[in-house]
Amino acid sequence: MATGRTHRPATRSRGIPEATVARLPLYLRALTALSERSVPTVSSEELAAAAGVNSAKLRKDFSYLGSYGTRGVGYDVEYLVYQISRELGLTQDWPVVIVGIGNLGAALANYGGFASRGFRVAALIDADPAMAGKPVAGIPVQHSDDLEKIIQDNGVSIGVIATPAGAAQAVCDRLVAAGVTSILNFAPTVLSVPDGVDVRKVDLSIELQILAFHEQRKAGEEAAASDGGVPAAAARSDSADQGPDGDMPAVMPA
Ligand SMILES: NC(=O)c1ccc[n+]([C@@H]2O[C@H](COP(=O)([O-])OP(=O)(O)OC[C@H]3O[C@@H](n4cnc5c(N)ncnc54)[C@H](O)[C@@H]3O)[C@@H](O)[C@H]2O)c1
Repeated sequence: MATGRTHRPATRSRGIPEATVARLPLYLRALTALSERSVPTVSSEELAAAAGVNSAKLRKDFSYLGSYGTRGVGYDVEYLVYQISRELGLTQDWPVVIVGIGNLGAALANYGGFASRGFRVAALIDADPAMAGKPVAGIPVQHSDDLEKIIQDNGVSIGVIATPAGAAQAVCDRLVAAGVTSILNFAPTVLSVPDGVDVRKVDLSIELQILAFHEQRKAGEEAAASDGGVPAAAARSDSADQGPDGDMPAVMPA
C-alpha cells in the first residue's frame, strides 16, 4: 500500500505537467465568467489577472494545449473553454458519490457547482440507518451496506469522503475495492490507497494555517522593515504549489 498521495508523475504521459493541470481549473473558472458575459476574446494579461496567475506562465500552460492565441486579438474565449474542458475530461459526465451525509456532505450535495461542471451526484451514502431514504438535495440517502452495489450500478469512478476521520480509511478501502479510482477526501486524515488511485484532499483548516503563517511573517517583515530591514515583498516567497506533506492540496493557493 502506498501513502495517500496523488499517484502521478510530475509530468503526465501526454506531456502536460501536473502544475499546469492544477492551473487549468483556474483558467476555466475565469473563462466561464467571461463567456457568461459574452466576451469573445481575451488577452493573456487579462486572463492571467482574472485567474490570479502570471501571464508568462499562462502562455506556457496554453502552449501545452496547442493554444497560442492571435497577436493583437488574444485568445478565443469559447474555444479555450472547450479546449480546457476537453483536456480536464469535463466534456463527459462523471457520476460522483458522496459518503457521509452530515453537515459537510449535505452542503456538498446541495452545491450546484458540481452539476454545472459535469459532475453528477449519482448517490448519497451514509451509515446512519435513520438517514436511509431521507432526501438531501432531492436525492434519497442510501445506506452504506449497499455501497458496493451503488458504485457498480452507477458506474462511479469518483468518490467524495465526508465521514469522520476514524471512518475514512475503511470507507476509502470499500470504495476502491468497488472500483472507484479517484477520491476527494474531506476527512482530516491521510488515506492509503493502491497505485492507480488518485487522492485529492481538501482541508480548509490547513489553508487557514498557511494564511496564519503568512500573516505572522508579514507582521515580522513589517517590523523588520520599520527597523530598516528587508522589504516585505522581497522577503516573501511564492506560495508553494504543494501541500504540507508534498502532495497537492485540492484547494490551490490563488
Ligand atoms: N476538509 C475540510 O475543510 C472540512 C471542513 C469541515 C469538516 N470536515 C470534515 O468532514 C467530515 C464530516 O464533517 P461533518 O461536520 O459533516 O460531520 P457530521 O458528523 O455532521 O457528519 C458525518 C456523517 O458521516 C456519517 N458516517 C459515519 N461513519 C460512516 C461510514 N463508515 N460510512 C458512511 N457514513 C458514515 C455519519 O452518520 C454522519 O452523517 C469530518 O471528518 C470533518 O472533520 C472537513
